[in-house]
Amino acid sequence: VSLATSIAGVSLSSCLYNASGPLCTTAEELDAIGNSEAGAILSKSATLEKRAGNPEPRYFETPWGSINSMGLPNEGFQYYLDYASRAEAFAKPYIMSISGLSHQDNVDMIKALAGQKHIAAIELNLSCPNVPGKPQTGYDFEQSRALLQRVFEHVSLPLGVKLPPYFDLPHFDMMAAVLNDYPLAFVTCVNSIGNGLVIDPESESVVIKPKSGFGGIGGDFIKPTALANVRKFYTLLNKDIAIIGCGGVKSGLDAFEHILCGASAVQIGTQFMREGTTCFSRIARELGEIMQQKGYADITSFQGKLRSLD
Ligand SMILES: C=Cc1c(C(=O)O)[nH]c(=O)[nH]c1=O
Repeated sequence: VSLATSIAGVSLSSCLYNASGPLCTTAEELDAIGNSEAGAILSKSATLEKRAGNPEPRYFETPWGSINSMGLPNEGFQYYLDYASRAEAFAKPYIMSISGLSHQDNVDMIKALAGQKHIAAIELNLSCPNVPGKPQTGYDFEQSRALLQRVFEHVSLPLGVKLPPYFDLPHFDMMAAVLNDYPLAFVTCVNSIGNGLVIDPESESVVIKPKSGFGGIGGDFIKPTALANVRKFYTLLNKDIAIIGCGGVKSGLDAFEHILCGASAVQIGTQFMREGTTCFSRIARELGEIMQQKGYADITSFQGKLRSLD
């Protein structure tokens, strides 16, 4: 069986790779992904300038997932641009995530990426829930349109967007109406569910310091929401916009479910943070075994073929 897939002409040896965020902030962390069975290397969302992020503790795991309010800590745009030539050593695409603090910052970063031959694609983050005072662009349809309008005046590399999870059906239609107006290579569904709260009943306290303990939720907690977002956008978006699944993937079966809902590739975040790079080879092996048992030779044999009950 083959787990290979291609997104906007970018070929991935495996449809499984890391979600932006966990363990992809430093060159050493990015190298570890390059040396793993991940099908691509995706960097931590970059801002123009280096950021320390929010005070710690800012990440916490429970048996059912994670909560984080990292606050966009990253080495700064130039660092991830410079890393691109180092990524060449790994026979897999290097994708840069950007999350500018303003539309202008996003446009400036995208202009600087023009013609960069070692960067396979850009993942524009519309959904960071943890920059105090900054609403998530993805929940403001006019702002999303305004930003994409400016982005597509300057972008030359394949570009996709990282979306927040949506919960109200009209919101899917409203966001799809925006996204279908632009030549996006992909959309990644979903980012963490923003502003959840995990508490410790023993100490009667929150578990992370920033934002009075509020943070983005990932892991098992969010898989049904992630699958719904993958499925909905798969049915609503132009077929040349690939859907990348993200949320609650910790096994081959979880990855299989995302692909069945319509995902062309699957990102792993919380489980990667927990397990390290072995998660890519383990989940790929498990997915391959499931495909073998079901008689599917490749991803496209079952991609999007979720049955309804009517
Ligand atoms: C880029 C910032 C993000 C962060 C963060 O750096 O706090 N956490 C998330 O769960 N999602 C994000 O998109």
